[in-house]
Formats: sequence, C-alpha cells, structure tokens
Amino acid sequence: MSPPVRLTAAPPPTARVRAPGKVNLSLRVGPVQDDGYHPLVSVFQAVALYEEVTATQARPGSGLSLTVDGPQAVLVPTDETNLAWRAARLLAEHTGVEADVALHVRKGVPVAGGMAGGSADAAAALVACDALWETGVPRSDLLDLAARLGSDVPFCVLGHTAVGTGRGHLLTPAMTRGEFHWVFGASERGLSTPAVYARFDELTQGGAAPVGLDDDTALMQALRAGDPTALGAALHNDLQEAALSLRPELGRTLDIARETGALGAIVSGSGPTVAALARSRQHALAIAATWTAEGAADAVWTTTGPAGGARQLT
Ligand SMILES: C[C@@](CO)(OP(=O)(O)O)[C@H](O)COP(=O)(O)OP(=O)(O)OC[C@H]1O[C@@H](n2ccc(N)nc2=O)[C@H](O)[C@@H]1O
Ligand SMILES: Nc1ncnc2c1ncn2[C@@H]1O[C@H](COP(=O)(O)OP(=O)(O)O)[C@@H](O)[C@H]1O
Repeated sequence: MSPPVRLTAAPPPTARVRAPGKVNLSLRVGPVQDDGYHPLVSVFQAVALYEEVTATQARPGSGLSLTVDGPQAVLVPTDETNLAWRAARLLAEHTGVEADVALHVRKGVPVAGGMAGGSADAAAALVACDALWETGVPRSDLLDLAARLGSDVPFCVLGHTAVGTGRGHLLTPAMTRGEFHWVFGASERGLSTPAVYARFDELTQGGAAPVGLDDDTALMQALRAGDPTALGAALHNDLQEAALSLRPELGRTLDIARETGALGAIVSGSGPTVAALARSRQHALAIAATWTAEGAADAVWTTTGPAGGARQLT
C-alpha cells in the first residue's frame, strides 16, 4: 500500500520588487505654470536605499489591500491614497485585469523626506503587479503610467543617473563612472513637497528665471569623470532656500557636514533630508557619526549611488 499523500494548497503567486530612493544632484526650478507645476531641469541619482513592494494574488473579488512596515510606517497611509495602491489600480485599469491583490510595502527610504520613497513604492508596485498579472506592459507604457502617478515615479522605475525635464518626468540617462559615497540625515517630521514649491514661489515672487540644460555642464563632466570632488562643488538645489526657510535648523546640519569635510552638502529635493557627499565609505561613516553625536539628524544612513531602478527580486 502506498503511503497517504498529504495535500497542501500551493502558496498564492507573489512578485517582490525593489525600487530606489533618489537625491537630486542638481534641481533647477523655473517659474510656476498655469497647471500649478514648475518646469524643472534636474539631475537625479538613485541611491542604494530601497523600498520593497510584495504583490500577492488575492481571492477573486477581494479587491486591493495594503500593509506597510518599517520605522516610519505609521506616517504612511494604507488606503487608496497610498501611491502603491494607486499604481496597482492604474495598471489594472490600463490592462483590464481585476485588481485582486494584497500589497505589502517595506519602507527603507525616509517618509516625506525629499527622497521619493512614495514614488519608489509606486514604481515597485507597477513592476510587481505587471509581473504578477503577466501583463507584459512595454517599458515605454510603464513609464507613461508612472508619470501619471507622480513626477518622480518614472525616475524610480529607471534608476541610475538621469537628467529630468518637463515636470521632472522626461528622462535622459546620464553617463557616470564609479561609485559615490553619500550620507543622508533625515528628520522625523517630513516636509510637504507642495508647501516647499509654494514657499519657492513666494521667495521668487513667481518670477524665477527660466531653466536650461547648460547650467549643469560642470556637474555632468564630474559624473563622466567619476570625480567626487568636482561633483561635490557642482551640487545645486533651487528648493534649498525654501526648505531652509521652513526648517532653519537644517542650516546647522549642512554646516556640520561641511566642517566634517563633506565634498558637498545639500538639501535633498524638497527636503528635509540633508545629503552629504563623502570622499570614501570611511569618510561617510565619520560624517554620519558626527551628525549623530551632535544630534543634527533624527536618523542617519550611509549609502552609495548610482543604484539600479525598479527590479524584481522574486
Ligand atoms: C521636489 C521633487 C524633486 O525631485 O521631489 P521630492 O524632493 O519632493 O521627492 C519633485 O519635483 C516632486 O515630485 P513628486 O513628489 O513626484 O511630485 P508630484 O506628486 O508630481 O506633485 C506634487 C506637487 O509638487 C508640486 N510640483 C511637482 C513637480 C513639479 N515639477 N512642479 C511642482 O510644482 C506641485 O505642487 C504638485 O502638486
Ligand atoms: N507609499 C507611500 N509612502 C510614503 N508616503 C506616501 C505613500 N503614498 C502616499 N504617501 C504620502 O506622500 C507624502 C510624501 O511622500 P514621500 O514620497 O515619502 O516624500 P517626498 O515626496 O518628499 O519624496 C507622505 O507624507 C504621504 O502622506
């Protein structure tokens, strides 16, 4: 007699995807347009701090659900306003698939920190659901859907280093050599991106100079040469003054980084995370230790860039 066969249900199909956070090596902001957006020229670099989204097939008719974990999970909505949820919904509408899926988001990027953590979740959710549902959406369509979710989302799909124009969503990959060492100092309290743009409008009285690609020639050359000293000198952020006027204490975080020999220090995007470029991994650890000792940031990360874009892990 053959032994009894134990039947166990196969686990539901899943797809796990990670997508990177970013720092704007250069962020040049033009005057606000009628649609409320600002024309940008920005050089984005993806860094090796990742968001991870797991999409698990749910029972037919059960719809979408979402959970979040990570140190700042309480700050993140778990309803239809979450960018990962919106991404899954948009892909389902685009492909005609029923969105019966459980999403789990593991946060590794500061929330509301100017590092595109929510955008990375949207990018990862698009790629994860496309894999789970086997919808095979072409890359260019995926980037169009990404742009509908937020200006930074296409870059989180693409990763590496790229120049963004338009709202920041039209991307051209940039040539870089080597690896750059970064330190990020995050705040417990985030800054709202629209509030920082609004303060920029106040400070410039709506009359910011038009932006062009020529202003970043030295920065692009530094990236091509893999020259961190030249890159540090070329870092630029037009939103920095606005972020500093909303959070003056960030000035001290920038000063401490410079006093500790950072090759450059800027507010990351709309802030309030501060990014410092270090000479080496050891130097990055020294800046991180100084920020921690001085209480200049609530949480500190050392990492490297450029990092790859949204990628399926399992
Ligand atoms: C400032 C930047 C720099 O990369 O990112 P963060 O530093 O916040 O991550 C981006 O421009 C943020 O991109 P993202 O967070 O995707 O913005 P969106 O969802 O598209 O827009 C949110 C709001 O930001 C403002 N906005 C965004 C992009 C843009 N080119 N002009 C704008 O004025 C608008 O007020 C808009 O309503
Ligand atoms: N998946 C998500 N992760 C984080 N924040 C999200 C997410 N979806 C929506 N949000 C909302 O977007 C805001 C900004 O998100 P985030 O992308 O972390 O910051 P930033 O735009 O500064 O890079 C948060 O305060 C939160 O309310």
